[in-house]
Amino acid sequence: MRKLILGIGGMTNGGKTTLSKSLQELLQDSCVISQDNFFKDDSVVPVDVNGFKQYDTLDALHMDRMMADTGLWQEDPQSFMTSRGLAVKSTASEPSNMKDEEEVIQVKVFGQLLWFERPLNSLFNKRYFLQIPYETCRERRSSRVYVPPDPPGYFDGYVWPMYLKNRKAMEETVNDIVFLDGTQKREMLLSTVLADIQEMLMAIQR
Ligand SMILES: Nc1ncnc2c1ncn2[C@@H]1O[C@H](COP(=O)(O)OP(=O)(O)OP(=O)(O)O)[C@@H](O)[C@H]1O
Ligand SMILES: NC(=O)c1ccc[n+]([C@@H]2O[C@H](CO)[C@@H](O)[C@H]2O)c1
Repeated sequence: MRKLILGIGGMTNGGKTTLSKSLQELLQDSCVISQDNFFKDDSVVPVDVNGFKQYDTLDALHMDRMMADTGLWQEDPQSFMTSRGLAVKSTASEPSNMKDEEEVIQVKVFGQLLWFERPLNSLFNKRYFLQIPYETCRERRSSRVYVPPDPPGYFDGYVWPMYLKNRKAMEETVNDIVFLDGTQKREMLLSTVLADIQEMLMAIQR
């Protein structure tokens, strides 16, 4: 069985969810593990000196649980996907010696703070980072409603400074990041990543 694991990171509203969902829809036997599903309860997320909830740090996330899910997928992708109601190409009728050649199982893990959890970061075949300019980010974020919603001043007082801080740390510690321009058309981003996937699969086959 060939397995591919892509890390789709990027700034808030860079387009991680959109890209990951499109990939999942297009690629057979693929699934997505999203950091958004691992936020801690609001009651335990601390506030900073300005009274802003500190959602854009690893402390706000159950990274241990995210890592555990990724581990389950790695151990047995088919069981993992079946347990989450995702279709897996049936291989039951194939002779076991054919299975390994034909199956390709892919997972995309995405989130803003993906690169700082070392065991997780080391798993990726490819690491992407979707970036967009300040104005685009501010505009896109203003049209979103998070739970809880962003309070007034949150973008400039917390989200953007945290992005700059996290980005600096990422550049200092993580190698091999492929930067994607999140202002490109959705189809363009999708075809870039699909082409990379083709290339990686060829490399695994060789
Ligand atoms: N390539 C694109 N061009 C224009 N708009 C886009 C593009 N990709 C995503 N969007 C829009 O930007 C907004 C944010 O997209 P998305 O939810 O995918 O971002 P995200 O990186 O997952 O954000 P967050 O981390 O804050 O949850 C959505 O309104 C989405 O429709
Ligand atoms: N998913 C959540 O619980 C949650 C709550 C409050 C804010 N956020 C924001 O989501 C973005 C990542 O998707 C981050 O920038 C958080 O600020 C998420």
